[in-house]
Amino acid sequence: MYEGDIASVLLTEDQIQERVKSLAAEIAERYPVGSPQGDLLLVGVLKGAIFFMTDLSRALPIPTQMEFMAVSSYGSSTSSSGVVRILKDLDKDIAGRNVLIVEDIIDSGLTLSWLIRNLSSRNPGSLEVVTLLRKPDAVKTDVNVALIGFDIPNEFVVGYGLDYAERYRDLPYIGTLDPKIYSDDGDL
Ligand SMILES: O=P(O)(O)OC[C@H]1O[C@H](OP(=O)(O)OP(=O)(O)O)[C@H](O)[C@@H]1O
Ligand code: HPA
Ligand SMILES: [Mg+2]
Repeated sequence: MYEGDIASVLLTEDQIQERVKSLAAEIAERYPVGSPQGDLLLVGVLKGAIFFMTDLSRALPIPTQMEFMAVSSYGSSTSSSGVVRILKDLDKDIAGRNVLIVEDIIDSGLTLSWLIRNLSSRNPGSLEVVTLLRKPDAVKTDVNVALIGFDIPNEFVVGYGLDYAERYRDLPYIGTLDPKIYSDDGDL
C-alpha cells in the first residue's frame, strides 16, 4: 500500500500496540473505579486520534465513556496554520467529569494548548491529556502532558490515524513521508 511514499518506518504496529497497552495500565492506576465523578470520559480529537482512541479504550480495564471533538489547524499542509477551528463540538456537558483528552500527536502544541483552555472553561472535575506522539517543539510550549507514548524526531509522520492531505491514516504503523510527496507544495 502507498508503495514508494513512505521513506522509513518509525514505529511498527507491534511497538504501537505494546505502548498502547502500557499506557492503558498507567491510566487505569490514575483513575480508580467508582469515583464520584463517574466513569472516565475519553475525549478523542478527530480525526487523527481515531485509532489510538479505539485501541486505548479497549485496552483500558476500567469503564470509560467517549466523546469526540474535531478541530483543525493543518488542512492540506505539513505545518500548523496556528488558527484552530472547531469542526465538531462535544455532544455532552463535561462539568464535574474526569476528562482525559486523547491526542495522536503534539507537534507545535498549538492545538492542545487551545483545547485545554477551551475544555477547562467548561469546568471539568479533572482534565488530563494522553498523547501517542510528541515532537521536540511541543516540549518548549507550556502544555503539560503527563502521559506520552513516544517522543519522536521533528519529521512529518503519517499512519495510525495521522494524515497528509487526508491520506495514509489507514496504515497500521507510523512512518516518515518521502519528501517528494510534499515538496511540490512549496510548503516546506
Ligand atoms: O501540536 P500541533 O502543531 O497543533 O499539531 C497537532 C494536531 O494536528 C493534527 O490535527 P489536524 O489539524 O491535522 O487534524 P486531523 O487530526 O483531522 O488530521 C493532529 O491530529 C493534532 O491534533
Ligand atoms: O507529523 C505530523 N503528521 C501528521 N499530522 C500532523 N499534525 C501535526 N504534526 C503532524
Ligand atoms: Mg491532519
